[in-house]
Amino acid sequence: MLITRKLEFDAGHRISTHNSQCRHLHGHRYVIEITLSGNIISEKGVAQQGMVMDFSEVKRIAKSALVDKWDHAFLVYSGDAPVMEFLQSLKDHKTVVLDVQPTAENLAVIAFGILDEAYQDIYGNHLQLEQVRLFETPNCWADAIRGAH
Ligand SMILES: Nc1nc2c(c(=O)[nH]1)N=C([C@H](O)[C@H](O)COP(=O)(O)OP(=O)(O)OP(=O)(O)O)CN2
Ligand SMILES: [Zn+2]
Repeated sequence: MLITRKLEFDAGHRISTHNSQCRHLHGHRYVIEITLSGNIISEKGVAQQGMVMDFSEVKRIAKSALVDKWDHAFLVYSGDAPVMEFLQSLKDHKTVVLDVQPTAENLAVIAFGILDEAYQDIYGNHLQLEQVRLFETPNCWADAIRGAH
């Protein structure tokens, strides 16, 4: 069985090597869709009966591991020297430094790695992360899929 939980966050970025408008500082309302696989819990009387994982628990884990860290942050490539220098000059600025360009593809792969650690098979129903879909705009998204990125 697959279940998917959607969350949203705002973040700034730029793609410093881009040959068009994406090299300018700008932001997005990112949408992340987290897909988990697992067996439906059949144990009678437990709070998770009939579920793979409670959607509220999927959300709580995603916020704690990733979304609250990226929300209202600037996602910057460590190789983007001028923007790194600028952000470091701002006191207490919420900055997330990445070792790759903050494209939708790279963000999806990074998010997958973080969330894969965060979702554990705590109910013994073989719960695991299968896919992270990251929308950069309503028209543009990237999928990081287990075993295929
Ligand atoms: N393969 C990728 N291509 C692009 C990425 C990316 O992450 N991966 N990112 C960008 C820009 O950051 C930009 O945010 C996307 O802009 P754009 O193509 O203009 O997307 P829109 O949905 O805003 O475009 P509409 O024309 O309004 O549909 C660029 N490329
Ligand atoms: Zn962008």
